[in-house]
Amino acid sequence: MTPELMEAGAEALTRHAEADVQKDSSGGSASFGRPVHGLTPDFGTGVALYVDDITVSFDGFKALNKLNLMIKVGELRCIIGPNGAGKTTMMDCITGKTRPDSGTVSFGQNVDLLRLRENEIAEIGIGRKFQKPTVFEQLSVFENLELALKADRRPRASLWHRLTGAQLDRIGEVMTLIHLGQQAQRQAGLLSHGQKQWLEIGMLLMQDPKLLLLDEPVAGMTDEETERTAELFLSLEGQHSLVVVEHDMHFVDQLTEGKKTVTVLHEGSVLAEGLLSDVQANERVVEVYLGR
Ligand SMILES: Nc1ncnc2c1ncn2[C@@H]1O[C@H](COP(=O)(O)OP(=O)(O)OP(=O)(O)O)[C@@H](O)[C@H]1O
Repeated sequence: MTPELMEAGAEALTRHAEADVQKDSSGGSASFGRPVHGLTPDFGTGVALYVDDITVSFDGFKALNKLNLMIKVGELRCIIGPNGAGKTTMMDCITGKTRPDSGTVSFGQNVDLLRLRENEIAEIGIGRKFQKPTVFEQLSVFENLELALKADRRPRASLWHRLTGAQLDRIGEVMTLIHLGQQAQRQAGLLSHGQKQWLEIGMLLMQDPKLLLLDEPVAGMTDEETERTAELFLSLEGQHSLVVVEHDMHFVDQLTEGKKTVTVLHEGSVLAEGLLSDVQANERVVEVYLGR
């Protein structure tokens, strides 16, 4: 992307910020970039996330039943399992949407996620992508990415906020990464389904999360888009930990490259964990999931 295009994007955003100020003079609320109780996650042991023995009951029904999961720093982990296995509930517990009845969830070795609110968990470095894309349809690709920057998003702050060279570079870098380098000024609402998904992933990346939770990211994508999404995730591996919930076994195969661990959930617990080829050969996994 050219500097002119970036400048045009920045100007367009300022216009939106001005409009926001006219609509909302209350000061609004900032959601990005604030310190979280002075806490900095300690990843010294090489572990990004510990889910330890969590149970979640809904009216006596155990959606999660003593679930354990450990994700290393920089790891790309695929989670599979039949409908109702507890995958969404597990993500809800990590992101603070649901509180487990028992067990612990830690980020690094020192941050107890169960003591933080949803927005604090996002701020401390855990990004979540839901299945449906949620981008600002009226704004351009550039503006969506700028809005997601770690900064004070109150309208007044937005109005006076000028992008630094480093921020412009980062937006350019992310646009290239998500294959939207040529679409900076395109209105997000006009993008294809796959492109919207990439844009939302780009918005998460602007906040530089340590851990990304991705729920069925390739559902509804074309084969080519799925292929490109696999390439994108593989390029993020190492710099971020990624937890990908997916039903598409071809995509899981692409992501795991025959060497990474896959976790199979069933009835709220881990049914099997290992290489995709091993879990595919596991009789119980075939019985409850793959054989259906
Ligand atoms: N708020 C709720 N109240 C009651 N039951 C719930 C609630 N949320 C989830 N459940 C139940 O908990 C179980 C686990 O649901 P969850 O959505 O976590 O599964 P999943 O593995 O994500 O399924 P899918 O692949 O269909 O998205 C299901 O039986 C579901 O009906």
